Amino acid sequence: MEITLTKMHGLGNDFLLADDRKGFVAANISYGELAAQVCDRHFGIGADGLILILPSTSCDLGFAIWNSDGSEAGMCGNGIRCFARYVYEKNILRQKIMTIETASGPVICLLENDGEDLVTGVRVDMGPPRLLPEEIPFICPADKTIEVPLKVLDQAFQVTPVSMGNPHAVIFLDKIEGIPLEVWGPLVEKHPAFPEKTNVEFVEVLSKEKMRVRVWERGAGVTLACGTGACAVLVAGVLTGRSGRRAEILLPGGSLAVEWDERSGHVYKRGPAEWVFETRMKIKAGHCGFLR
Ligand SMILES: N[C@@H](CCC[C@H](N)C(=O)O)C(=O)O
Repeated sequence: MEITLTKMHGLGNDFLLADDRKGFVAANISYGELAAQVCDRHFGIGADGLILILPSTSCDLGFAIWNSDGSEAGMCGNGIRCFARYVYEKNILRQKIMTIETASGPVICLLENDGEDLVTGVRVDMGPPRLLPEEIPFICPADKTIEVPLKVLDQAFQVTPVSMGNPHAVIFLDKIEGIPLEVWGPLVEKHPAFPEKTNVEFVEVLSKEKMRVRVWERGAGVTLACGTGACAVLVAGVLTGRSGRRAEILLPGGSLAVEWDERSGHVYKRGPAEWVFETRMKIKAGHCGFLR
């Protein structure tokens, strides 16, 4: 079977997108197996995740995101901007405001463009953060849900768990340069307090309006940016009194503008979505040695 895959990225958080509105891909291979095959950086094309364009009965279109290890996630903040640009510029959905159904509920994308055809940025209404332990999910070992003590190796972290449709563990540190991200990241990701695992953000506060972040993503490892992670960081920054309701979140791949609107309770995020290339690839179902 041969399928068309389009590579895009948001701040270097890269994705392969496939249009499966007709169900041809799903009829031939599971999305998890496909994700693990095509996202592999040595034996496949290489990406942090696979995004599917799907039909929807409740929104304009449906969106699904699978991590590079073959696991499914509820939502992807950078991926949804790529999705919006893809469907607009490929004439699948010629609307500047679109509602997208995700596994974690509907989100609204507002496209900014150069007057006609090219999308120059996407603003996303990410909805409200989910903060109850059972919504994240998080097994809270303490009597508070903000800056919860979590022991990892010899580190006593203070973790603020936030769900933006997927789980995040936000950890504020004095400095994030030189931290052993590849050691701490997977240990927090798989900590028993997070029964569905978690994405992890290590954050250095530069001012009330600027925070620097390094990310370890569930199912993908170190990435150059995480959109839902940037939103979770802002929410945790507000909850802990470290940040205002609007901030620039600096990630290794670039920056995102994030706002937690007091009136609606919704989080808004703005950032770019870029094309890389498109290809056709032969897929062999059942031949995937990478699924973990
Ligand atoms: N990169 C994404 C998040 C992708 C899913 C995540 N790894 C998970 O498993 O929840 C983003 O930009 O939000």
